[in-house]
Amino acid sequence: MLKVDSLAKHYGLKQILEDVSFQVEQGEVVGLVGENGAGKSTLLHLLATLTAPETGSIAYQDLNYQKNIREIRKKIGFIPQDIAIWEDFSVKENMVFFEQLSWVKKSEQELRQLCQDMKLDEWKTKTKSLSGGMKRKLNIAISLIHDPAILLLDEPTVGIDLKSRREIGTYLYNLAKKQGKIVIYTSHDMEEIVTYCDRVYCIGQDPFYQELLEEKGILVQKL
Ligand SMILES: Nc1ncnc2c1ncn2[C@@H]1O[C@H](COP(=O)(O)OP(=O)(O)OP(=O)(O)O)[C@@H](O)[C@H]1O
Repeated sequence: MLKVDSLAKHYGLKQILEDVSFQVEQGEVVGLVGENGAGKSTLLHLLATLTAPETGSIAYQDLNYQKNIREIRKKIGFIPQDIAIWEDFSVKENMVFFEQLSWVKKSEQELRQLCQDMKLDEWKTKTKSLSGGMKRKLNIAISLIHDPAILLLDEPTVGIDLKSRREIGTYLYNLAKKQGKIVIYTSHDMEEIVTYCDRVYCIGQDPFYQELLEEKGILVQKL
């Protein structure tokens, strides 16, 4: 279980998150929604150990984020909003490069399988000639090389076509349901949130998303 307790974060004088508490069980897919600038990425960055809260605590199972940061980092896969891959490398070269940085060793066949599981069949193609959807899939495949227990994704389906969006959504859902991973992701696509998320958290003051989802019968908790 991932347990977030009374988190607060501000930048300068601006309070972004205040008294944020929630828990996520293994195998759950959680959606984070809210207007631009509400603090969704900030919360993901806190969960990814990329920034620290002013107050509050985060723990995964018996590992505390402050005391066990090295162990925690091994459990986390993070996919940032901007695609982070080597454009001049092929899919294979990207996978091998990141595998070499990883503490988990994978064979070329295992790396290729990770891509194929995402319906990314290109292997020797230079990444710069891939579509946006395929680059996203590669970014997700890279984040899974070390078999993280918690997958954090910042708008993984933004700007890509419906087919790729569905493939990514289904893949993330299956990662949670079949492998017991915790999947937390942000999206502005409410159909997608309704389809794939077990639970939704709404960040920010604007009640728009909360009302929209509750109209569709989705229980939304405000953070
Ligand atoms: N490193 C930083 N320094 C100062 N302010 C920041 C920093 N990172 C984010 N902010 C500010 O914090 C607020 C929340 O930003 P954040 O990116 O978390 O929002 P978001 O909900 O993810 O937005 P979007 O939907 O546009 O991605 C914004 O006002 C942003 O400008």
